[in-house]
Order: sequence, then C-alpha cells, then structure tokens
Amino acid sequence: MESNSQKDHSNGFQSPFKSFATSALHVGQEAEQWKSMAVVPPISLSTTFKQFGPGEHAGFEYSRSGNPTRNCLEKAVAAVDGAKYSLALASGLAATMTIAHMLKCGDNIICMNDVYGGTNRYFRRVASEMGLEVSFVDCTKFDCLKAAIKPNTKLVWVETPTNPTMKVIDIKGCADVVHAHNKDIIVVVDNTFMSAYFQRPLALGADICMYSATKYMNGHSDVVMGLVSMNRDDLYERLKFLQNAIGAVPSPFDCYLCNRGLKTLHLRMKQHFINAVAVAKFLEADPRVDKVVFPGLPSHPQYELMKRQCTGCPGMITFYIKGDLTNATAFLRNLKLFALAESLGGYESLAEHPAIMTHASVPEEEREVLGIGDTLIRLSIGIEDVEDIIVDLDQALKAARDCAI
Ligand SMILES: Cc1ncc(COP(=O)(O)O)c(C=O)c1O
Ligand SMILES: N[C@@H](CC[Se]C[C@H](N)C(=O)O)C(=O)O
Repeated sequence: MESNSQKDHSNGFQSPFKSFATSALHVGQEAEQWKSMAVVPPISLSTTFKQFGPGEHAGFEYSRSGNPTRNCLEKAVAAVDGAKYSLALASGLAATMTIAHMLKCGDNIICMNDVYGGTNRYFRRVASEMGLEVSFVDCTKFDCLKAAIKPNTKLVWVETPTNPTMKVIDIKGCADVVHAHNKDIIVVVDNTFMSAYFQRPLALGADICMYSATKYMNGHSDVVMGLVSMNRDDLYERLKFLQNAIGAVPSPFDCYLCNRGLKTLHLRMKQHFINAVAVAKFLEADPRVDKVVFPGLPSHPQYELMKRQCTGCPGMITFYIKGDLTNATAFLRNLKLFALAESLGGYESLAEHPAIMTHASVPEEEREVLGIGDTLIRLSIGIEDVEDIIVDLDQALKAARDCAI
C-alpha cells in the first residue's frame, strides 16, 4: 500500500498498487519455462508426467499435486496480492474447506456474522458437524471480537465488504486485536468482492487472503475457482499439503482461463468502479428507492474506512426498493440488460434477490437481523456503457412502481 502522501486525491482512495498490471501480465508467464518459448502459457492437460527414474522428475509427477498451467496462475496471483505464495482450488468453497482442514476437532472459529450464505452454511452445517466449534460475531465491533476470542480459537474469518449488506471491516484493526491476543490465530479475509486490485489484506495484517475467483479475479463468469494467498511459510506448506491431500483442485483449462482473466483485472475494476459510482448516485437520487448501500459513496457509514484501506470500490451495490416483495420481484422480472442471476464480478451486469437466491441458506431469523429482507436487491454492475445500465434500471423501477398502482 502506498503511503498517505501518495494518495490519489481524485477520489480519496489509496493509490493503485505499484506495478500491479505489469505483475498480473508477466509474473509466472516467462516464455523461457517452455521448450516451445510459448508467450501464452499452454494448457497442460496431461494428468501424469514421465519420470527419469523413480522419484526423479522435472518438477511434476501427477496433475493434482502440481500442474504447469496452475503454477503460472498461482505465481501471477501471488504477485498481484503482494504475497509470497498462492494456491488455486476448485471453488471458493473448496478454498474455505481446505483452510478449515488446517484445524482439528474442538478448535474454535470466529466467523463474521454477515458473510456469503454458502460460507455461513459451510461453517454451520458442515464444519460444525465435524467437530469444529463456530461462533458468529460482529467483527465490525472490536469489543465483540475481543470478547469472543477463547483459548481454543484458532481462526478468525472475515469478509469485507460483506455479501450482500456491504458492511466494511477494518482489516488492520481486526488483525491487531486478534494477534495481540495470540499471534498464532489465523486471520482470513475473503477478498472476493474487492479483488486484488482494490484491496490487499495481507499488507493489512491478515494471514490468508482468500477469493472466490469465480467472481472478479476471473471476471468472465465462465470459471468456478478459489484462490488463497499467504506470506507465512508454515501456512503455505500446510495448505499446499492439503491442496493435494484433499484434492479439491481446479482443471488446467480453468487455470488457463483465470490466468487470462487476470490480465485485464485492473482495466475491468477501474470501469466497474466508474460505472458503480454513477449507478449508485442515480439510485440514491431516485424516489422509488428507499436506501442505497454502496461503500464508494459518502453516504456509506464506513466510507472513510474504505478510503483508508482500499484503492477503489467494485461494482457491487445493494439497495432497498420502496414497497414490498411484489415490487422487488417486478423490478427483477422487468430488467432487460441485467440478467436476473446469482453470482457477481463478471463483465456483465447481474441482479438478484439475496433473501430468495444467494442467501436462502442463511436461517430466516438471522437474515432478518442482518437486514436481508424482501425489498433488498443486490446488483453487480458490469462494464457495459453506463448510460444503458441506467436506462435499464430506470425502466425496471418504473415497472416495479406501476405494478403497485
Ligand atoms: C464472498 C463469497 N465468498 C465465497 C463464495 C464461494 O465461492 P464459490 O461459489 O466459488 O464456491 C462466494 C460465492 O459463491 C462469495 O460470494
Ligand atoms: N457467491 C455467489 C453464489 C451464490 Se449462491 C449459489 C448456490 N445457490 C448455493 O446456495 O450454493 C453469489 O452470488 O453471492
């Protein structure tokens, strides 16, 4: 992260990370690593690799344990995360599961009380069933976090901004609280919403930076993948072992695609940011909208924190439409340019209803407490022409209002 004096004063966020694009394009992609001198890493589909003698090989033995195309991706991701190491897994949830396998029966995990529905479901209905103890805590409040740490706490899991209510967690503050208590507690940040371009959790004190690469990191809605980056040698050794021992690895073709997607991450994120600010301003000024939650607007309660810990803001906007479920449904049904679909972070605009779709797995009472109600709509603003995005939202809001008349 650049120092305060190097801030980009045009928008108040931190300056972009130095040589981000150059690293994304070149680290791990050296043509010299291939006999063919291929400039674009080849897709290495072979499941196995010939050995010179038993146990004597050229760096690869079996594709689950290590794959040349996956290596290229992992090196590029480590570089853009400012990390020493990165590992690719079969999905974001496979990454979560692999991280959870570092713990043992009876260990405690503190998880931010507002996280992606599938993460909540994994911790509550899978990890808990296997003997891990999980406490859901509001990590935006350091007092609550501090009070929740127990002698058996081994891992703290936060997501920022949270999916879908966009609460922002102070990563450095959180890591400081946890590590002051016990430096061995592993702080994991789910960086899916921000991508490596806008936020570097490791530089802020986190031990592991994790992604659903299905989203912005790949950015083309055509790959399901997870990524984990870290600096600590011990964490890398353990996770590399688990990557192979559990075996939730991505295919070489998916690694190729994600590696390619990463090459335009900086360009995509800049456009997502520009488009999202315009859309958030449009929605905020619209009388058919009750409330907009977008961390890139001064109206967001943690806007100052966002500017302190991020270099910008992605295309994720949550808003509460006026009316009830009928209006929310009419809005979503009438969108034309936006697809009504789960997922986010692709080049195309998507809209969804978290209570019915992505967060249906969160118990209803918890959803209510978190504000994931009938009128909450989540948008993933794509990189189309922003005027067209706004025209589409405007006509769908009109249809939503008219359906109540
Ligand atoms: C913030 C966040 N983390 C993790 C996941 C899980 O990722 P995946 O779908 O790639 O398993 C998702 C979405 O599914 C998500 O939105
Ligand atoms: N993280 C994505 C994925 C959505 Se939910 C997927 C599926 N229905 C499930 O329950 O696992 C998002 O859009 O937030």
